[in-house]
Amino acid sequence: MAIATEIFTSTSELENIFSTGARQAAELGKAILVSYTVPIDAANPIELFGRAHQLNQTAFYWARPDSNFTLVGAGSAFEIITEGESRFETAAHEWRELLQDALILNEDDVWGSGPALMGGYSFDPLYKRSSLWEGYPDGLLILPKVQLTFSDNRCYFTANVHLNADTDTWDKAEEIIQLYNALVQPAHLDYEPGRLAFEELLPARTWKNIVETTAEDIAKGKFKKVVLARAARVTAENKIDVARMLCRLEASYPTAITYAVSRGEQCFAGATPERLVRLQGGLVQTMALAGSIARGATSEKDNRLGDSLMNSGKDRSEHAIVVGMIKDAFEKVCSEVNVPETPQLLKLKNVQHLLTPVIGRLAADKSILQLVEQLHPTPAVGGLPGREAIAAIREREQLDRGWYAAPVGWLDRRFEGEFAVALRCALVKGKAATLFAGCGIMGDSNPDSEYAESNLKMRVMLSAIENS
Ligand SMILES: C=C(O[C@H]1C=CC=C(C(=O)O)[C@@H]1O)C(=O)O
Repeated sequence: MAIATEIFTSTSELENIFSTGARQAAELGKAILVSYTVPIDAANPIELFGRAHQLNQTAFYWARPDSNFTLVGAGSAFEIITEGESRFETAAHEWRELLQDALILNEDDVWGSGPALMGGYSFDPLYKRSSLWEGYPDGLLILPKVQLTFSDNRCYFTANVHLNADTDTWDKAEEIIQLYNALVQPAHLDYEPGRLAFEELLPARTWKNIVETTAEDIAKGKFKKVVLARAARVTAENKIDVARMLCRLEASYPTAITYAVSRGEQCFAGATPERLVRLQGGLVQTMALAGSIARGATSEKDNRLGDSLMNSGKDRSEHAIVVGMIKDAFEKVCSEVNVPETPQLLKLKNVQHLLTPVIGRLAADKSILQLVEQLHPTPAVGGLPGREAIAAIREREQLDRGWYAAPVGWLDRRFEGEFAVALRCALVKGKAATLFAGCGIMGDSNPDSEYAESNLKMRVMLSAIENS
């Protein structure tokens, strides 16, 4: 896709709309949201995001290459930062307030265009936060200043501003145009990352011991399943090119959701196969994804591995636990729930998983944030029983998961949208990146196999960085 260089709208056109908003704000005696959407010529979404990151702008990237949908947000017109266990409810309340009396101009109103909140949540709001995840609070939803929606080969630009009667509307309009003009400049660095040094955050032996004792506790009946994660730090010789890393992820994982959230010098990014929930037109879609095995070098070996995953008692029970939890959660809020009896194989570049898609029709008026709250953490990233498994992770794992394995996504003004589970990810800062991966531990788990499985999962980001 070519980079759009032409200005899609003039400062005076934007200023006109903003001053209508400012007059409305004066009448109401409060600040309001003004959002304006127009179709534009094609732009390159990864370049836009990469450039926003280079400019140290808060930015968001979300793409499903196989479904031709990409969302990019840059700058923040408004941020909803929430803490603790009420973080989803508080965010929904703030969004509702912001939308009240908003001036929204969006003629075509296609999915993902118009004002949208974009961001994510931490895995466990009760875990003591470390400096690693600075800038990524328990809950962060951004209403970007500049938002681009790419849907079915059409491209829409949305400008969002929060203004009051005293706002200099000309300045605001210029700020948006200048930001857009800065974003359409090329984002690639002119050097490669060079050799990567790899370092475990916790020695492999220690992690395997934790897996072993947890598996023993599961075998004794203390838990049914606990997902344990580990992290590793890679350091390159040169700065990691985030735009090239995203290109690489999309090319290698077209069926996954490629996502990124940039905060200052840091960028949290990944390509996850796991949708947490999508809500569109009252239809709710999610999936159970748990149970993993490597890919084979030949199609014969690959099929043999796939068959052994389908027939593995350990993996099928690990998977069934996730299906059960999702089904229970859906039955509470949906009138119709469809859950296939047998999982299917999801074949990714270097790993295959057991997958069960789950679909339901919402019975009552619910926001996607309520669904996210209900589903997170699924036993695919936490365990069962949920509360006990999370407590075990908190005590045993010795890892600040931050936003790893947590909800990342976006929602629109109807409270519909999509969230994924932030897996196969890394937190990048300059030359360094911290990679995260976890495995579902059952009573018969083997620590060496789980360690190897987590390496396969880390490979996603490792090769995206290596080849960036
Ligand atoms: C926790 C992760 O994967 C989950 C999703 C798919 C398969 C999984 C497994 O087989 O253990 C995990 O539950 C991760 O990628 O870090």
